[in-house]
Amino acid sequence: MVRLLLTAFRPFDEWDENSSWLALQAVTRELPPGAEVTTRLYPVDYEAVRERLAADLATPYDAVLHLGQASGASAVRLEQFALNARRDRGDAEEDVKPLESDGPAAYRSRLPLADWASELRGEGVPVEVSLHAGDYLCNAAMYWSHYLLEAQGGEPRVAFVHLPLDVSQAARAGREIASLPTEYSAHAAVMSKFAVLVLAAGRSSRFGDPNYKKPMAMLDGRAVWLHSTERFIERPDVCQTVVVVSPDDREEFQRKFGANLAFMGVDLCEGGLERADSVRAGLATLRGDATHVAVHDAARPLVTDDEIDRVFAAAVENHAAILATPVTATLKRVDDGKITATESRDGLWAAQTPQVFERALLQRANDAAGDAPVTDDAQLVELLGEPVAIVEGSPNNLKVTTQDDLKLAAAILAARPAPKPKGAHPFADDDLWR
Ligand SMILES: C[C@](O)(CO)[C@H](O)COP(=O)(O)OP(=O)(O)OC[C@H]1O[C@@H](n2ccc(N)nc2=O)[C@H](O)[C@@H]1O
Repeated sequence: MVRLLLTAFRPFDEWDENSSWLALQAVTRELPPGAEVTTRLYPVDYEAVRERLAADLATPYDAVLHLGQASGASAVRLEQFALNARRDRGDAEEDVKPLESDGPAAYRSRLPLADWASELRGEGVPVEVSLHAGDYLCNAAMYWSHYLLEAQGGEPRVAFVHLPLDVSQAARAGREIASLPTEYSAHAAVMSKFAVLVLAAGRSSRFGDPNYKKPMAMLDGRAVWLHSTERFIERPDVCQTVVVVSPDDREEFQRKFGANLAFMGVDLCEGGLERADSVRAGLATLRGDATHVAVHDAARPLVTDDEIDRVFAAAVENHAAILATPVTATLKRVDDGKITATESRDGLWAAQTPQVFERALLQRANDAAGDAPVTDDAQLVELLGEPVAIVEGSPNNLKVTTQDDLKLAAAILAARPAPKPKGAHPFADDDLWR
């Protein structure tokens, strides 16, 4: 579980509300799974803020995010530096005092503000990376969080986000002043972003259908890959979804599913012979914004929202996590049709997907992949000596390998009270894949 301290300020000056608090309330409604967020509303007073921060930061947090109002700003500002500078209201320019006499002149945020800004721009939020947080209380909050956390021996992960006025505040201002709807500002505080690679580039040699590869076979009136993909596309924490198909299939896939891809905002790329080749190709198509990457078999159409929530959360907490189920059968080693041994199933789990990793970790693991074929992505991370967390899934998240699996998948789906996808598939009944 990622622990986040999220703070906003009380109203000040002429304003009867503070846009930071409005945004904080909106943020709590669209947080990514796996975030354990402590919210605080700070008074507009230096001493009180110092005191409150000292108390709040006694609890360990993975990141601290302060929100503040920038009256008159027309864009969200991600602040790079906090200065050891303090001016009270009415103080002259030259009256700058240090916040901490033994503190450094400035702290720089360790959070990836440039990536964050490009991601927000991609979502249509006006945003800039700003040099510093000013010399007032917002700056002080950012400075003190660094100062207090460093004093505890940590590497502070602190950001300050300045937000324009909400449009409702500007409307009440009685003069022309820039503003931004709160829901845009709220986006700025949602940090973890997942890219999803849906792998559909295999040969389907065990599927035994001359017409269809299994990701394109029909399940309850829609192609299997659509089921596997649609679980991800509407999640607020997913910033990009890429379907990886074999070069042989690309043209046909584009012809048959181009409208679906466009409508769902899903990218398409060509995979390779081995699974790691397909993942490599998918990674190469990712834009700058994802912090984590989930790899999912297009052939696993039954994964649930709850399973995705849990494995995403575990990946944020542990850097790498996969869904898996404990092995329940007795395991026989067989040679030439005869049992040669009964293996212990103690501690054995059957891996599934999604398998979710910090992006840089998956990239590093994939770069290090040798020629030996590996059957899942976690194995490459394990080879680096990095731990991978297990999240218990359900056997229902089966991989369609044979025709019988497809029938079983259809039966499981029929038994679910599954809500239909929200209009994502304009040509759902079109069955041209041959
Ligand atoms: C990752 C796991 O699901 C964990 O159990 C399995 O180990 C996958 O085992 P596997 O034998 O690779 O399973 P397959 O069904 O052949 O492939 C899984 C998915 O990866 C895709 N796939 C496979 C090989 C490849 N070069 N490119 C791909 O994109 C397939 O289209 C399929 O949608």
